[in-house]
Amino acid sequence: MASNGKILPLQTQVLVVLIPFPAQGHLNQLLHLSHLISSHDIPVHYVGTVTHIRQATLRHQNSTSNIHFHAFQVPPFVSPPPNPNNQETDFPSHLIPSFEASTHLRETVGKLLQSLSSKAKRVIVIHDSLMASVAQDATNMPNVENYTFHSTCAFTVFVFFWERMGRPPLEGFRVPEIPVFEGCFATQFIGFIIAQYELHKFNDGNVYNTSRVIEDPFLELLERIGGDKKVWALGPFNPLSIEKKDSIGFRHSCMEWLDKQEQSSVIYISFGTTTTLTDEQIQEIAIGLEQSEQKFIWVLRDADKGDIFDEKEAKIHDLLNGFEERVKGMGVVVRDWAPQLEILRHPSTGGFMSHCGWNSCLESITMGVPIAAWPMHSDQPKNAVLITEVLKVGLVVKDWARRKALVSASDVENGVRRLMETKEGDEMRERAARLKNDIHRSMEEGGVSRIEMDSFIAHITK
Ligand SMILES: O=c1ccn([C@@H]2O[C@H](COP(=O)(O)OP(=O)(O)O[C@H]3OC[C@@H](O)[C@H](O)[C@H]3O)[C@@H](O)[C@H]2O)c(=O)[nH]1
Ligand SMILES: C[C@@H](CO)CCNc1ncnc2nc[nH]c12
Repeated sequence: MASNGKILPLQTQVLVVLIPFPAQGHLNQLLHLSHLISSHDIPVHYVGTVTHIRQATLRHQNSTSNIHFHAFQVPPFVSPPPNPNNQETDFPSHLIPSFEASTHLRETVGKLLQSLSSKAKRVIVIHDSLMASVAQDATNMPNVENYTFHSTCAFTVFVFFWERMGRPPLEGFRVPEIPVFEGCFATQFIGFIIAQYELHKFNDGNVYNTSRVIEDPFLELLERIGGDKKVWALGPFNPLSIEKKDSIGFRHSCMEWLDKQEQSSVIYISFGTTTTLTDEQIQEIAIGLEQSEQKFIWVLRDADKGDIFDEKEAKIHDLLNGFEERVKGMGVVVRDWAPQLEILRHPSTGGFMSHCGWNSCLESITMGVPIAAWPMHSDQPKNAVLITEVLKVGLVVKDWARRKALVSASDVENGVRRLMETKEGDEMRERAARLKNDIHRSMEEGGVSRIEMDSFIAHITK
């Protein structure tokens, strides 16, 4: 393998092994990180189940030829369709069998680490915070270091720990009002999370996909409560510039439409890959968008299944009363995989109605687009507070206190209008643009994000 153009004997090499959690918003983050690490001439190994490796690579924009993929078999798992009518929570409980199946990766990953570490100077494992049990055998291997990757923001992780500590006062610091924990997760999944977090105490440090420019105070608070463990803010992982076409020359048709729209005139609506709306809620959004009289791109799909290649029972939602015909010219409904980064980066896009998945938040911030926040589950209610109250680059469409209520067409209309055609919305767009510039600058030579990544690379290759 080459390093600085020289061929190194294996025993002097440092290798990195990434262990993602098997859901899209986690798979893609560690795939982006693979490229960043690999650009430092460090060999990168990316591990997962057969179906999730296929998923991660299929939906990825860049070439992955420089990454060593390890697609391992796990026992078969059921892959039911999502249930939008769950009374307890909007958490995607239908994915739990795939999460549990992935815990069986422990044995094959253990063997891979044994084999790689016997030939390398050192192996650096970076595992998703929810895959600590799969990575746990790394702790006992002499030349293996084990880092935990948190797939959400520092604010949300800090608040999670701070609440568990009984909310102690923080000198010189005011924590905003925090949304209640109820409704964030399926009860059935909480034991899984606790078991994974228990294992973090054995790790060698924590990695975040965020930047000091965005969240410095919360990264410092995490450092304060984390003892001597190092906190690495290595983000944003998502690329800041993208090719107009993918590697096979395909450009999504919604981009051609976007090209023809005025600057900052289009609102992009998407709720990520883990949300399923009821038919009733879908109709309210349709009416609200139409009444708002704003240009839009709306991604309308159900949550992924545990195995996205199992297309049985996949649902295509009908929009009633000829909606799509009526809004022709005004909006586009996308039902396949949308090029989200490209859409957010496009100058015609001026706002994002989002569930506040961390990828979506970060992608929006790095592209300078403010958010109309509609959190659904997991970390999203807290992420929405960071966006709306701390960074002030977004407004609330759905308040977590009213999480069980339908969001009416007029709430949708008002949220869209406030973001797209008021002074308040313009001010958010200006703040988002400033934050974008600060982030981009921090990643250039001498910037804080660049320095932090270089320092991590120096730390693992020391
Ligand atoms: O059509 C689509 C849908 C989604 N995407 C991409 O898929 C990703 C979705 O990730 P999000 O974090 O926004 O939302 P998800 O709910 O899918 O994921 C989740 O995983 C990681 C967590 O920390 C999030 O908070 C969580 O909710 C984004 O990178 C988005 O750009 C597309 O590119 N096209
Ligand atoms: C359906 C997915 C959504 O991410 C699993 C639950 N997600 C999560 N669960 C616990 N901690 C997290 N930190 C970030 N995401 C987290």
